[in-house]
Amino acid sequence: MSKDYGDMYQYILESKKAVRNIISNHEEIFHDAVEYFFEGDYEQIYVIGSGTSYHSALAAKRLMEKVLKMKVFASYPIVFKDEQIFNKKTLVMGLSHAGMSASTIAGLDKAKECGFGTIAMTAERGRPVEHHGDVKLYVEIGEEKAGPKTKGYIGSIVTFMIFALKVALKQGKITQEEFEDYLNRMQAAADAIPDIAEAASNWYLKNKEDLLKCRRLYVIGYDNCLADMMEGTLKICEAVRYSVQGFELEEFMHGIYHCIDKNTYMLYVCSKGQYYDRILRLKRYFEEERHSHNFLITHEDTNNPKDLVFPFTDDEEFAVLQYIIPMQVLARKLSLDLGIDCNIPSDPQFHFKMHSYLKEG
Ligand SMILES: N[C@@H]1[C@@H](O)[C@H](O)[C@@H](COP(=O)(O)O)O[C@@H]1O
Repeated sequence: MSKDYGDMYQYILESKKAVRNIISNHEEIFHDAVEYFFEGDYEQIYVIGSGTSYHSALAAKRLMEKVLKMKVFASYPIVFKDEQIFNKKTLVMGLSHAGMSASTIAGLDKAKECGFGTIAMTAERGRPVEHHGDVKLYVEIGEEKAGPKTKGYIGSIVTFMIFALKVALKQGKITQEEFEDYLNRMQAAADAIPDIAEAASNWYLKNKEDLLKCRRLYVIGYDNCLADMMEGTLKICEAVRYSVQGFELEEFMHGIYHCIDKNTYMLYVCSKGQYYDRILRLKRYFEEERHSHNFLITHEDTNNPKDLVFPFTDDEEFAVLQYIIPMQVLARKLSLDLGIDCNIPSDPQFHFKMHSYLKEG
């Protein structure tokens, strides 16, 4: 009998419930990790993970730094492992969603060797990564069997954020009132996920014929939603299985523009904020001078069916829980119409062949 991988679209919708669950049960979920934090003396945090886990760390970093008033580095585990100079007062949070990534485990082991604090994080109980931290912190999202993680991305972001909020509250860096306000805003942002998914599905249907011809896609983003741009790029790439590249807006200007032509597809993640007008300027340039296929994800009505328009939140801190959703939906819908079941990895044995997953740890 073939393995059941569930359905990615269903998992996208379940993100709302997952966030509500983590918020409602925060006392229990974070108890051990928060207690552990106060047994140490830290001046900085490294959050390490690969793929979606890395992107969720990047998405949470800003809020973590803000409330903890402490430097937080989001890093690939292998880059962390190979770095030479560290502050001795470092806490390392290693996240592997499936709990088997050899790189995250190697990063946590290096942290232990250096005498740093270690928190092992996973969404799957009983997996090898659990044995490589001094304490465990679970991403409590329930089941997610599909290969490309969606609920896991959202659940991991809020897990990192709530951990930082709880530590900051206990340290007196934020008040109880502020803590609750953060949680309320987080929940409000996540509650909109099913509506965004519906809007994205309608947008996809309107543009399906054009999108189906795409074989080269660039995703552009910036600032508070940079992590969403990176995660969206990975998600679409994992699902449609052709070349999808993502760039930070300003970096994109430095060379990449040379390869944009009328056969190129461009997806612009236009989150509110300081670079909004600049991304529209770039879109206009490509529209007028290169005649590429351009699609905006935006809050502002453009009267253009190519654009996905939704009243995304004004909350810059939690917008990152919303702007990813259209790309998750696009990944799933487009891959289905391309005849790919992206729930199932193209080679379920790949990580074992490459030794990038450990079965035992
Ligand atoms: N294709 C998957 C990615 O989608 C995933 O994000 C990454 C990290 O996985 P984990 O968080 O389980 O360590 O591994 C795989 O390569």
